[in-house]
Amino acid sequence: MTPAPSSFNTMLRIDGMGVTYPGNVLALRPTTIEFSKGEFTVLLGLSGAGKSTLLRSLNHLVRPTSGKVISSEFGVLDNRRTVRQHRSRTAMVFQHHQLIERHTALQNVLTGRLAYHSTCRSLLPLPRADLELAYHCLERVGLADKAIARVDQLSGGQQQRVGIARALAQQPSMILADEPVASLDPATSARVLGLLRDICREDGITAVISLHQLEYARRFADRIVGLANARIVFDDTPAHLRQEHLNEIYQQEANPASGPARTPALAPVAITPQPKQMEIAR
Ligand SMILES: Nc1ncnc2c1ncn2[C@@H]1O[C@H](COP(=O)(O)OP(=O)(O)OP(=O)(O)O)[C@@H](O)[C@H]1O
Repeated sequence: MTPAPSSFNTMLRIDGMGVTYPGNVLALRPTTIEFSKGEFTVLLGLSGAGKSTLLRSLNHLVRPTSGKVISSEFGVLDNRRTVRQHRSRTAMVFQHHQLIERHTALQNVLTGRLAYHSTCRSLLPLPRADLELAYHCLERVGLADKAIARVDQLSGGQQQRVGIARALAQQPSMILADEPVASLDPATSARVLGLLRDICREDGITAVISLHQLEYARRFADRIVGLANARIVFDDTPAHLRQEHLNEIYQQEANPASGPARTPALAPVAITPQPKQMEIAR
């Protein structure tokens, strides 16, 4: 029998899941955690702490070596069918966009619809309803006027917004974003994260985002999960994050080669109004 997720609002439950890569690299110790519907969770931690591994195992892009992932929609991800169903409702946003640069923004967003069609059907032009949906997704990220622009002619921030529109075109219940603003300047990063957070809130999408910037985690997250040395060392709202938690998140196992780790100091967060979707700077 499929074990039911333990709370009504749970979207995804990770039960004793661990990941050890070939070569006996322990990337995630057995971990139990739940993600609730509509929650915007940021994973924080030093490089190598295990953020990407946790994030990517949530849709089995990285295969857990122990434990299980349980979707409230599809049950335990223990066979190809449930993994495929879960992936069709779980969109990914990547650091380097993973867009087809010679294609237009609209064509790229349309690829978000491919999961809904058979391989043969996807070789043909997609239905008009898909086209309208893709255009609407571009509108939501403020890029309707760039629909027929080639992606390699867009700025980094615009490309990432196309990446978000493509994720939305998948009509996901969950978005996983692996360092989505790592290659953007600070102002653009804040706009892109604000946009992503606002859309997830409006649509009730559960989001798990890995970030390096503490400031953005505190500003945008509903919940921060801090990782250090392949385990979760903090899991609470930003308001509960204290300097001692940061010391733990940014601790490093003794490694003379890497030198001392620098723990960020907990500065006050500037609470600024979030940009409205249609006011995003081009
Ligand atoms: N495919 C792989 N094969 C072997 N080891 C890996 C693989 N991917 C990651 N690792 C190792 O697993 C550990 C966790 O890596 P992971 O990428 O999850 O960390 P991270 O916190 O996301 O780091 P970053 O912030 O640099 O992306 C690291 O020691 C890393 O070297």
